[in-house]
Amino acid sequence: MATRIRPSSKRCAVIGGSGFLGRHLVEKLLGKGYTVSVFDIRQSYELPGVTFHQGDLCDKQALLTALQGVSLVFHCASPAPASDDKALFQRVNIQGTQTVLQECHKIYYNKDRLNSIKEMLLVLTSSASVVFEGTDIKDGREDLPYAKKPIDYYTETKIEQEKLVLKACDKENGLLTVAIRPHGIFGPRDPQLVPILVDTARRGKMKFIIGDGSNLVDFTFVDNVVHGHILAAESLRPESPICGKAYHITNDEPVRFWDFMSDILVGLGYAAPRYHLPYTLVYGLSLLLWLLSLLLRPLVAFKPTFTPMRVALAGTHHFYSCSRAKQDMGYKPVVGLKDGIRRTVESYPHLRHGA
Ligand SMILES: NC(=O)C1=CN([C@@H]2O[C@H](COP(=O)(O)OP(=O)(O)OC[C@H]3O[C@@H](n4cnc5c(N)ncnc54)[C@H](OP(=O)(O)O)[C@@H]3O)[C@@H](O)[C@H]2O)C=CC1
Ligand SMILES: CC(C)=CCC[C@@H](C)[C@H]1CC[C@H]2C3=C(CC[C@]12C)[C@@]1(C)CCC(=O)C[C@@H]1CC3
Repeated sequence: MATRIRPSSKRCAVIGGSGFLGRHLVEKLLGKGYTVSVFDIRQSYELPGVTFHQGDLCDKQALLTALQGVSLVFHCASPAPASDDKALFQRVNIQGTQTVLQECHKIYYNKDRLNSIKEMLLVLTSSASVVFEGTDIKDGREDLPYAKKPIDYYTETKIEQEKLVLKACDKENGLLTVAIRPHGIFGPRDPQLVPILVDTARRGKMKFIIGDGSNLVDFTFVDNVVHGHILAAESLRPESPICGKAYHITNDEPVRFWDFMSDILVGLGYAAPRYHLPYTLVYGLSLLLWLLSLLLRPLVAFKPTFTPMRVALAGTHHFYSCSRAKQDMGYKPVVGLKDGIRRTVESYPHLRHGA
């Protein structure tokens, strides 16, 4: 029989703790004196103070073992948006999240209540994209309705996931939940934004600006996202206004999408995009390509660079207000955008032009 571990307010679990955001979160938690149980499908590093539990989110028993002795859970596991695999997103983001909620309940209602846990706290990493339908959002607040026609399976299942977690918040039954909605996370070790950008540049496809280039977007340095998660966890009490609510966490410095891309590219020694293409033309083409890839999927597998979601992200305004987080949990970004870009560029020497 597994040994029971007594819970402590400085013990927590990070589901998805091997990933980009998860690992930054784990490192910050360790620095704040927490011990951390990481649950992930893969183990990508070792650190003192961290116990790894390798397993699939949908495996109840494996998850329960990882959550033993823990009364604070961060859930930031998800398949990468680029996978575009409907069944995988449904299984991990929806079924997997249901499993997390069930196991949190189980820990709380542990028969002999040996754990004497006052409350189980669950902080979900959602996404600001849950309200994004491919059209402009300027200073969007959390009361915007969920996207009625989500632009991809990732967004569709992130919406369901967030709804499940917020609905499960139940002060009487000791489960307190909150959802953090970051947008455009970037920083050292990010496997998506900078690598995709550099790969596109190396293939000579970063010459064009989609639209007139004036669209404002939130890019959020990873430390600020981590800060938002920890503030939420430490504010989560039955009497707190944050219970059962969603919070935008951004750098609070909207920037032109194409200026941000150019700063990263130029910082790494590549040319900035210069020529303009009409947004509707590129979006239409991306839709055609996506349909074609669906039709041909049984015969050939090809992944278009220009997916409708990517084109929409690159050509529309999408920036969000984080005044709710400022008001309810005293959130303020800890790293400015310029500094974040510099630290990010410096962390990718291997992706520099000519390296
Ligand atoms: N990056 C961004 O810009 C944004 C991210 N988010 C959200 O933040 C969270 C973290 O994202 P990010 O750090 O970028 O993503 P990563 O892919 O780097 O991290 C997610 C981690 O979860 C793991 N994982 C995937 N499936 C399972 C599973 N079935 N069981 C256990 N672990 C699993 C992944 O493993 P593997 O790599 O092997 O799949 C990976 O280690 C996600 O929920 C994402 O939706 C929200 C807004 C913006
Ligand atoms: C703000 C936000 C939600 C960013 C998300 C990160 C990624 C979705 C972007 C990171 C690199 C971007 C990128 C493009 C689209 C959006 C990203 C994948 C393009 C494919 C857009 C069209 C181009 O001209 C090339 C771009 C390469 C980089």
